[in-house]
Amino acid sequence: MVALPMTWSFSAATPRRVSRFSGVAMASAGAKVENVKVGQGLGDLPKVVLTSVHGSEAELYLYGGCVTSWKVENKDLLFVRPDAVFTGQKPISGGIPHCFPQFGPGAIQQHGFARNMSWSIVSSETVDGNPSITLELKDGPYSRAMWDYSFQAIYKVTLDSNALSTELKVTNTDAKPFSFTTALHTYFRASVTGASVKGLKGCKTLNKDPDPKNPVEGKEERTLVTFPGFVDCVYLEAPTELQLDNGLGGVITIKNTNWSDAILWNPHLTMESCYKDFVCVENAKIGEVKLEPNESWTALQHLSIV
Ligand SMILES: O=P(O)(O)OC[C@H]1O[C@H](O)[C@H](O)[C@@H](O)[C@@H]1O
Repeated sequence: MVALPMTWSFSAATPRRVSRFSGVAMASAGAKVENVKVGQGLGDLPKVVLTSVHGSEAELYLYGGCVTSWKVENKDLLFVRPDAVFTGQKPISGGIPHCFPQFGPGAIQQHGFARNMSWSIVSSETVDGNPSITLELKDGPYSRAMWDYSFQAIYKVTLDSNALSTELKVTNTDAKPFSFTTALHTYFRASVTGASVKGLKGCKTLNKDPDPKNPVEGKEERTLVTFPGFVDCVYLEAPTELQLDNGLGGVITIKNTNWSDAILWNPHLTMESCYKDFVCVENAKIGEVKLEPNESWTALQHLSIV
């Protein structure tokens, strides 16, 4: 856990890099806009606010390395469930939680431990008024008790005028090989009755409904995949671009590099209070990634709205 000052911020119109976060308060010199601001969020958890000079904004918590908000023209395109807790004891249910080193179900806790460990800040920069922040997660006693490997995960989040990009790089820092599965469990704000996802036709599916441990194999035949009831389905070898119509007047393009699979999830009546307000479209790596010592795996996600 990083020792965090109450707030620190920095800003620049042209590239400016701040190297490894030292836990010492830093203030911007003569900045008009604070592009990257670290402060306290809900439950007093450390929160980073990214503000683009082009009007967009994003927020993320170091706990779980979880992006919880992405606003374009003051509309939040992400969704945080009303039952989300910000105690640092339970994963934040909403935004873009990490699933690592297991998507699940599997040997360790559902979706792994990266979403309930504190990430630290490595650096930040602003290019042409667009800020980015880079976080790091390393193994510790908590992760070792479940998954006895030394690893490093580097996660860069970049905000643009109409886009939010993430780059995840996992490195094996151990002396022995390891394997993992992973996902970005993105919750999009939506009207579930009007939402649809385009781009999945022809994909091989693993339907986790009704039994997540024994998914039923199939093939997606629909051009527009909708959410008429409970949905929990893995799409293998999904394309590098999907389009989500959020049913609220927005079409979000979800591009990726190296996230080979996708998952659609909506809990329907099992979460009666909120299921109508979001859909999850997750970029994932369902087949195991095996890394030898010193090897890395990198994947990019690019969300944009026109
Ligand atoms: O409630 P969570 O642990 O966040 O998981 C929520 C859901 O995430 C994914 O979409 C899985 O495919 C589901 O099987 C799971 O129920």
